Amino acid sequence: MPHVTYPGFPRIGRRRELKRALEGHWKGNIGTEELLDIARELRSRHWALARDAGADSVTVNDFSLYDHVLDAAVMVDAIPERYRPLYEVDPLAGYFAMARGRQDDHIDLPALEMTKWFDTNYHYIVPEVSAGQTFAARPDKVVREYREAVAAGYVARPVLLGPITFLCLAKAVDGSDPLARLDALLPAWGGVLDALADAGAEWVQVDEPVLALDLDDATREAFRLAYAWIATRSRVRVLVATYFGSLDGNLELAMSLPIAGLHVDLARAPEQLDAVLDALPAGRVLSAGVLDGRNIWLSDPSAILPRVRKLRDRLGDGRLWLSTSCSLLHVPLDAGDEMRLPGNLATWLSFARQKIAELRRYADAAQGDEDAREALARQRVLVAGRQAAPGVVRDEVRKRVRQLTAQFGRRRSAYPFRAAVQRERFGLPDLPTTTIGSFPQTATLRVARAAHRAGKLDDEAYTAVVRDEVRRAVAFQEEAGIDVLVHGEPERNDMVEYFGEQLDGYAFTSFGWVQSYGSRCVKPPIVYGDVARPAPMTVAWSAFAQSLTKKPMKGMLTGPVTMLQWSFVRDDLPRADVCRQIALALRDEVRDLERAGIGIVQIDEPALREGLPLRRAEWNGYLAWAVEAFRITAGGVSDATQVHTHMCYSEFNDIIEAVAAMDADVISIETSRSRMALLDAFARFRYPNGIGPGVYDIHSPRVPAEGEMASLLARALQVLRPDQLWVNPDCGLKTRDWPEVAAALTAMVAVAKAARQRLGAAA
Ligand SMILES: Nc1nc2c(c(=O)[nH]1)N[C@@H](CNc1ccc(C(=O)N[C@@H](CCC(=O)N[C@@H](CCC(=O)N[C@@H](CCC(=O)O)C(=O)O)C(=O)O)C(=O)O)cc1)CN2
Ligand code: MET
Ligand SMILES: [Zn+2]
Repeated sequence: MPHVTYPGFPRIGRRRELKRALEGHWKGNIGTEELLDIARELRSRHWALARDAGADSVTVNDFSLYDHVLDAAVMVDAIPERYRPLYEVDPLAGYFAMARGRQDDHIDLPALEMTKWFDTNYHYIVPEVSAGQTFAARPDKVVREYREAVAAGYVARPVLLGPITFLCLAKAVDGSDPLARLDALLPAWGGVLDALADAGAEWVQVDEPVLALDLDDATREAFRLAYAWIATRSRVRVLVATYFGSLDGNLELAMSLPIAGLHVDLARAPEQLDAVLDALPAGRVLSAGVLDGRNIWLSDPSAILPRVRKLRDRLGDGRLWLSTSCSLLHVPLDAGDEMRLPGNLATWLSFARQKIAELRRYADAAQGDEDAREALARQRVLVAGRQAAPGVVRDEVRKRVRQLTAQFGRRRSAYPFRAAVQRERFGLPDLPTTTIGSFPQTATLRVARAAHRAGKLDDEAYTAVVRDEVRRAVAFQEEAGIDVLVHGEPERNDMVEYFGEQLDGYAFTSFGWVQSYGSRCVKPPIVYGDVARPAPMTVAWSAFAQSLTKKPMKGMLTGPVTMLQWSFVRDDLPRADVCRQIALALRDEVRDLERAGIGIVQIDEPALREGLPLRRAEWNGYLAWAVEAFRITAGGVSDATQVHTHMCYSEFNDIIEAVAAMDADVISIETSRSRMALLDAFARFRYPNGIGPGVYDIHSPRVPAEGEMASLLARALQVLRPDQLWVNPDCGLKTRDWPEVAAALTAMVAVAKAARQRLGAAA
């Protein structure tokens, strides 16, 4: 029978136990031992869950206390010097300092940079290397976890982030080429493999997702070198795992590596099945990622079973592993927990646990097991039934999308004219200050929302709590002297889920948590049907907030591409079409805000860059419909209405033209952790419209010094026109606490005022 396994498992816990333990630990309420106990308990529970669902082997070292890329850096001792003193005395404190920064009486350490993991909503900590970088094996974590699994009776496979992907993701602080450090890195790697071999590991999974990207010759050569080196000296069997796309031009390279097994993604790239089977060297194991690790739909046996049969016919049982396309990190744990979904939706879903059970079913059915075959026959009927279910296809929504014309995406006048009209209307100073939307989500607020949801707090009482938060945010901003205000988003659990809850065609889960970074999780809503807006979603809150102040109040919406990217999207309609449906619903909201007197509307698109296909050949197709969707959303308002957008974690160099084509009047972007490096693209391109490069890293609890913000602003002023520059934080403030926010924003306003004065004096 084919071997059933998976490339990695969610780690946050069924009820986000890891999140609570981490946050308790950071607050000082949970000691190191207790935190490590909880982590161990979670690993053991998750292995049991995978085994009970039908996995023949489990993964080890996919667990992490914060991030698996940071773990990979620590594993080879790539710990930047500034964290080392702390790391030597207290490894856990040093680890968290790299992840989140640390500020106390003795230490003031910013966090390492954080960025998106390929095209997912997961964020990793960017490893730092330099030309003189040395490495050493620190195998203790992976070996300890391997021994844990073996002691508990599992067939366990350690997972390591591959050396080439590690170096490709790393950033050289001195501008050198990280790949040039490969020779130095490999001996440390060898040390880890030796330690695993000594501990008894047979297979080691080495993740090389960059094999799904376009690679240059140097990187391909590095692959050959690294795996030849590993093959000559390791005593373990190496399974190289690729995922998030097709091997495409790297197929030959992957096949030529001297490894014992290869994992391929057959969910995103089912078309590579034949090519992979034809090219697979004799004797090599194929781990076939037949089920989608990135989405939550129960698979269609009419599509999957023939593939499984073909795989088995060609490879026999001994060389075939059945797996999900990628780590299950990107889906929630158990659809069986969902009791409140509409209609038959719950029966259409497959989360981590169900995916493994599905794999078992396919393996058993391919083997001829009657029960499994019958179960798959029932599954086929279930999946086919989706099309006819209520709300899945709505004629009026389809018609509206069909009738879209270029006119929908056009503002009335070009930017320079709009800018003049808006300058007149708002009379803002140079370097206007603003924030990105959310203010701290206080414990009171979250407890009230939980009680409201549970039916223990009525609408009126809940609304009163939220109104108080809006009042507090507005009062603070006036006091601090901020120029363009926000209402603070206290009514939102999350910027995507909140809208998903109000739009038709969307459903939301009760426990469908997915890790975004560290202890932070999201509950992506599910687009299962055609999307429409039954009623205004934000107008009442924005209008209430505007009634509290004479300063302009910025309306706040999540854009169509981000709504798509951060949801689980139906698999029976092209993404571009789903995106257009969402754009039309949001366009109506923008116009309603304008009608209610809101003069500035921000349409957040933090996920626009993330949605960019991994292969360049597909970029233009994506960017065309993504930009169009934004423009449809923004295009219905007058010249005097100022449209903002916001993006974070984005590498803009490659897509600056598309960003400009969005034609937002103002864009705010995340730049502070990279010390404004992201501005290069805007400067080189002579980006014409308003731009607010973040001067305050909100992902760390650390309060930036005035001097730091002033120096970031000065750098921005070197490359941008003063009349186009805005002053704002990197992103929303919902993850922060009020005291930090108050201190940081007060300092930010002071920095802007000082810079304004200097500009005035220079003029
Ligand atoms: N979808 C999405 N993706 C994103 C971002 C984003 O904001 N949203 N931002 C970027 C960074 N990623 C982030 C992801 C999550 C969070 C975040 O703060 N998440 C919250 C959860 C948000 C949420 O849904 N909150 C709910 C549920 C809160 C909750 O846990 N309630 C308790 C009860 C109250 C309590 O005891 O606190 C419970 O249900 O048990 C609410 O406020 O209603 C968290 O992990 O803490 C921040 C940034 C990129 N990707
Ligand atoms: N308006 C949103 C906020 O401030 C934008 C966040 S982008 C991840 O939270
Ligand atoms: Zn943001």
